[in-house]
Amino acid sequence: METDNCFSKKNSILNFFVSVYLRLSNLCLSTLYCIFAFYFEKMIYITRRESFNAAHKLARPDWTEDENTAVFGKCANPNWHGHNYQLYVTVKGEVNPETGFLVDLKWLKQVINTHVIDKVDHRNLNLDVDFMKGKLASTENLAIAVWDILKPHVNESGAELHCIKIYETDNNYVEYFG
Ligand SMILES: Nc1nc2c(c(=O)[nH]1)N=C([C@H](O)[C@H](O)COP(=O)(O)OP(=O)(O)OP(=O)(O)O)CN2
Repeated sequence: METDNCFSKKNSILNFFVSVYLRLSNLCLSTLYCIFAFYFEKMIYITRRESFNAAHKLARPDWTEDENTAVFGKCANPNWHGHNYQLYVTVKGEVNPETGFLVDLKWLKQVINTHVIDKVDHRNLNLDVDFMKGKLASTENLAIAVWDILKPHVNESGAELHCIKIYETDNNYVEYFG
């Protein structure tokens, strides 16, 4: 009985050291990977800015006008108001040594214009924009929707979408990192 006890004690000490060893070696591998990535991968971020103006209101259709005004204030005015929005699209990845580009900014401009700007510019976000249907037309929801639209196109280019930043006014902006 005593030998059994002694054996299981030794076993659990051995298990302890094996698990510590495994954790440490995992840590070493991830540290090595980070050092490798830091020295050899040169991650670069580039941004394209586009502008559009659009009308909207912040109001839930299932709330009364008074309820909407209580929460959203003048932004809930029934007859809409407009903003000059600024959209910043940032993509990241590595520079192609042949071209010196991460992606061609002219290509990025075209993708943003085709899939976003043409759909929102001089429109009503609540009424005219398919990807905002059924959503509250806040800057947060707009940024998330723009991310969802652009992400697959950016991925196709081999780059990665990093950030969608939208200024609704000079003082108010939203950033979304997916
Ligand atoms: N979390 C959010 N809050 C608000 C949003 C939004 O999208 N997300 N939007 C609005 C209004 O639509 C609008 O942006 C606010 O206008 P305003 O208060 O006039 O903001 P300004 O920067 O133009 O005015 P200041 O004078 O700088 O306050 C409200 N909230």
